[in-house]
Amino acid sequence: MAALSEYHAQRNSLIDADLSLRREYRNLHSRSSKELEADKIMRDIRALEAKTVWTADYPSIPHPFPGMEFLTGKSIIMKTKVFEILSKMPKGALLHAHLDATVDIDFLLQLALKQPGIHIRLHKPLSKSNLSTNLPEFRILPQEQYSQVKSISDPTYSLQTWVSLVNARNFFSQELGGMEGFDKWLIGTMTINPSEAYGTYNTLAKIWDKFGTVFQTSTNLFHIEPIFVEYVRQFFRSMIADGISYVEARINFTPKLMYGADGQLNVPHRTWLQIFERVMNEIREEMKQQSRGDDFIGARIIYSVVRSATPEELVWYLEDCITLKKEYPHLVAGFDLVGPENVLNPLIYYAEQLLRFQERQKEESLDIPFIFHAGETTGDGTEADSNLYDAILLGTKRIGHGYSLHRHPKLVEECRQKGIAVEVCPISNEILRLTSSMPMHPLPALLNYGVPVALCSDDPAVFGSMGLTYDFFQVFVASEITGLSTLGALARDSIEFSTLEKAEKERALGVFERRWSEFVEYIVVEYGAK
Ligand SMILES: O=c1[nH]cnc2c1ncn2[C@@H]1O[C@H](CO)[C@@H](O)[C@H]1O
Repeated sequence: MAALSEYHAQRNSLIDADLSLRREYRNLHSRSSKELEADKIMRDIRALEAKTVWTADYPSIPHPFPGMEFLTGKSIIMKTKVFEILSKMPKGALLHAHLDATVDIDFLLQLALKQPGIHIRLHKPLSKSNLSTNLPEFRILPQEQYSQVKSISDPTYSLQTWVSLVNARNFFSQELGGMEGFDKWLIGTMTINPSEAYGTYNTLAKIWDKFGTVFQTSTNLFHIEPIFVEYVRQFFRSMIADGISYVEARINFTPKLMYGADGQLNVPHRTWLQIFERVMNEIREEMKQQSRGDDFIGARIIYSVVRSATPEELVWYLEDCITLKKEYPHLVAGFDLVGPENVLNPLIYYAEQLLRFQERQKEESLDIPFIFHAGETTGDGTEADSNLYDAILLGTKRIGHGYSLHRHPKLVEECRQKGIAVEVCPISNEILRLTSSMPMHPLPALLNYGVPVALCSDDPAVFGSMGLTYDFFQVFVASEITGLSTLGALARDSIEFSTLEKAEKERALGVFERRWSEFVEYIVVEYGAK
């Protein structure tokens, strides 16, 4: 028996030693007793809901489990107390989101319908069977070109003819569902649904085919100045409503111009930045009026280009980025290349231009950090995976996704030592089929090996995962170890590893700590033993 008790003692000490290195417990000493109490409450609710909410069969969701496929499980997630509580959590900063995929598609459609001049056309005849793959094209036309054609679904519709969006909707065939069917069709072309992610396009390569068409379709609505203005406003408002207090949004600058309200393609990048800044200031003012000035620290832009550009084209964009940085130093936070890493050009393809960009910054006394997408892949040793080497060698400030990073011991060490944070996008990774569910996601490996991590939503409009609550939810329910303190650590990292200047960062962290204490207090008061 002495041997067994000895064994238990050794076992306990091994578990303690292991846990103490895990992110959840690393700062155990600095957690308040209130936070420990709130943490216990959250764990109890999670355990209870795992046995109740997540074991019940639902008519259309036969085998639910915590951390399951988001698009299938979303309706259950929204019923949980854990979700309700996390929706009140202060989230810190949102460091990885593609601006053109951040506002509810329903809202975007409402904006488009209110805007005179927006037209739609088709390149193939519409039928019940091809609704989901028949992609519409949108354009704002100059007034003299407004169309009198009434319907795009009528058999007499002549392909490629513009129809005003309002007419196309009002006269949408009853057989295809009338106005409701019209909205459903358009929303379907700009989002991913469960049968697409988990059926038709159930691999990373296949889902990118669908994902690509989503951007192809929505881009034409997004790149219209009067819509862009209201889109940016809604982006800020909805992020703030979810407890996000600062954002670094990736804007894809690949198109050199967007359309103006006059239907001309004449709005340059400079104006995009001016709009972003103006709306940001208006939102700041709006928040101050509501005595919530601290809830919105501000926003910056990560200048992004699609990685299909030729090296010569990239040079143009890099110079454009430098020009904009000089004029709006406080707005331009960094530079990135976007698009499918498995399909388009790897970083090494642009090494010469990217190194030259660093030289140019020295010449101009500027600092535009790289904040590269890298390793958004399940591949091991592929080009997308090898982007991690180049991202780190080129001095990336953070890594977007870094999904394959945990397999590279040297790179994990580099990230830890150099303080390179990883922007982890759990729901995006699952819907884009890198992982089949959250319990299989490598996030805990990164966190527990000491890599800083900021949780991010990537393309919430496409995934229907607005804000950050859904991503925090998926992380929280996918592990027995992860508790409130890990969630807090992720939120703090998002501020700590942002590009905010020292003083702004301190303010943001100070505000966060105040909001975090209020959140902890709320959990204890609302859900603690009464
Ligand atoms: O998860 C992602 N990885 C890489 N590129 C992405 C991801 N999500 C969106 N984009 C890219 O960003 C641009 C729109 O701003 C699109 O080119 C889209 O492909």
